[in-house]
Amino acid sequence: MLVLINLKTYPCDPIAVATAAREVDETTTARIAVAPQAAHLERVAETGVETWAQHVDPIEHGSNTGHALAETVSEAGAVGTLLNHSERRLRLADIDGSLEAARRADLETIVCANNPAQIGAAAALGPDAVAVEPPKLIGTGTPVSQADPDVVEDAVDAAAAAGEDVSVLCGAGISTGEDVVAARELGAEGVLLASGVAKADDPRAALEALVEPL
Ligand SMILES: O=C(CO)COP(=O)(O)O
Repeated sequence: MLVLINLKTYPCDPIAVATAAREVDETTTARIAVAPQAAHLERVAETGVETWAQHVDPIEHGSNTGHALAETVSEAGAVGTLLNHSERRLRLADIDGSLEAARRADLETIVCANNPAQIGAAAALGPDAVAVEPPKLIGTGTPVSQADPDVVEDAVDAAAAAGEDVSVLCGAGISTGEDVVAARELGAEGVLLASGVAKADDPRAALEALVEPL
């Protein structure tokens, strides 16, 4: 299972979370990765943890003030990028363009979507993975795997129907090992989570508990 911790812009210490994630990663069969803010990518990658960007733009080198260039994200140490997170939504053409930029820079890609119908559309664009995250459950602590298990199973079916080899993650409200196991049982190959670790009093303990039953 991929366990990807999205730090959003939470006021946590990204280096402390990254260091804990790298150390916990060594104790588990799960693959733990961290997605910090762009300005923290390099320092997070230097901890040795698998590092992801939260976003890249559909651009090339050139006159693109304020944008995130895939090549620069890669040079900073990221190995992958989220795209179209519910808090960073893109138009369809921009998702496609950002995927192209990420591929050009050899970044792995996860396209987020709100529901199974969007998952089908996202999967058809050929990312490495898609992540279904119902916005109403994000940050609530109520896990999607429990509150809306159908959404995860339907997302797995929608991705398979798109005919591409795309793995499916789920996210929103995931904070315990039980939630991660439930996600796996629904067909997800990973989880995307944020507040359960980034806002925890002890992020290392939260991470250990997340992967303990795997
Ligand atoms: O948006 C999310 C991860 O990208 C989910 O956030 P929470 O884990 O805080 O619900």
